[in-house]
Parts: sequence; C-alpha cells; structure tokens
Amino acid sequence: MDNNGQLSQDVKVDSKESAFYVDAAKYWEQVPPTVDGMLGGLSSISDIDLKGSQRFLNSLYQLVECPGKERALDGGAGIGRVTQGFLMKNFPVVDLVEQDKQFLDEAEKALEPTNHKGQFFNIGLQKFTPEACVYDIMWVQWVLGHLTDDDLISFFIRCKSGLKPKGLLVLKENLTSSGEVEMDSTDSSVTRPRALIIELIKKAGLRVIKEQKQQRFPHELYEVRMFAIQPV
Ligand SMILES: C[S@@+](CC[C@H](N)C(=O)[O-])C[C@H]1O[C@@H](n2cnc3c(N)ncnc32)[C@H](O)[C@@H]1O
Repeated sequence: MDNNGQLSQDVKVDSKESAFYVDAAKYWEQVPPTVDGMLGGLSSISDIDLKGSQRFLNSLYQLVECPGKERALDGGAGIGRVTQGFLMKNFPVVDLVEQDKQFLDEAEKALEPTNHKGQFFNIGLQKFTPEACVYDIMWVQWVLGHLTDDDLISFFIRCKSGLKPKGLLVLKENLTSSGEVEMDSTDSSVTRPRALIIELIKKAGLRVIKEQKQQRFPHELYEVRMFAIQPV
C-alpha cells in the first residue's frame, strides 16, 4: 500500500478471514438496514440506478443467444433493494446472497408480503458456491470491491458453473478513472480500474459480451459500468 492509502494494482490478501473481510463485516454491521444505508446516503440515485439496470437487462434480450427469464441471483443483495426494485420484475425466482445477517433478515421481512420466491443465503461471496446450472442471470452489484483479486477470480469461476447454458453474469460496479486501485479504509473495500476488472474476468475464463456506462449519476461519483459476461 502506498502513502495515499492506495493498494498497488493487485488486491492480494492471504487469509479468507483476513482483516480485509472482518473489517468490512464490522463496517456493514453498524450501517442501518435502509436504502440510504445501502447507498452511503445516496438513496436519491436508487431509482436512476434501477432504471439503468432495467435498460441494460432489456438490451441483453436483444442478443441472438439471450438468457432465459426464470431464475436470477442477487449477489451482495443487502436489504434486497435490487431484488425488489428490479430483478423480481423480470424473474419469478430470485435468490439473494448477503454476508450480513441483519440485512438479509430485513430483505426477508420486506419480501414476505410480496410474491417473492427464492432462497436467502447468509454467506460472503468469497465462500458462496451456487447450485450448478440454475441461473439465467447472476446480478452482482456494488459488492465486488469487498473481494480480493484471487477470491474474485475464484468467485467468477464458481459463477460459471451456476449459470444455465445461455445464462449471463452481470456486474455493476464503480470504476476508478486513475487507472489505479483505490482503497477505502472506512468500509474496507477497493475500487478497481476497468482494465483490472477485465483482466480478472479473463483470468476466470469469462468474457464481456456487452458493456454500458450508467447514465445520469452525479458527476462527483465514480463512473459506474455494467458488464454482461459469459464463459469463453
Ligand atoms: C453498497 S451495498 C450494495 C447492496 C446492494 N447490492 C444494492 O445495490 O443495493 C454492499 C453490500 O455488500 C455486502 N457485502 C460486503 N461484503 C460482502 C461479501 N464479502 N460477500 C457478500 N456480500 C458482501 C454488504 O453487507 C452490503 O449489503
């Protein structure tokens, strides 16, 4: 790590239960289970975000080999903002993976009166293995900065086995414009440059088939991009 608190290009942490993960879990433990909590006080951008996601998903159904519309996964689901605001409108079954028990309980409570069908997995993505060949879309948003590079590659590899034959993994993440990995010690996460994300995707034997920048976000925020990914 350099003096500016930046990690060098590679995000390498040895142990799975290292301080990197423990500190992140501690940070999220004291965040209120609200949309504002999920978005660091920026609940005002939630609608724009969800609409941008819907547009991107629609564009994936224009592809020649498009995914099915049965079952999705929400990775790093928090209180289920993405599940409820977007994925459930497109998929009859949506499973949620979230490391924080309080958030997942809140999601379960909020989804109970709806017609939600799906499972709740209280586990970190670095340890999560999806059931084989079940997902049309695995949507992973604003969480990958909490995984080390090595764990991210392993997670991508496990995602490949969770996808149906035409299924897609979709990432929606902040990207740095500096070309560097930037560390946030408050929530124990990193923000990666686009080039590193692409490199890690390739290392996992996947490739980006469609990519789009989220529009209409405040200019002071990191650039946010969506990547639709499939096994090579
Ligand atoms: C910025 S919030 C985003 C939540 C949700 N994706 C959304 O867009 O509303 C990040 C979420 O990732 C979760 N998280 C952090 N580290 C994680 C990990 N290693 N595995 C799974 N979830 C994690 C946090 O508990 C939190 O719910």
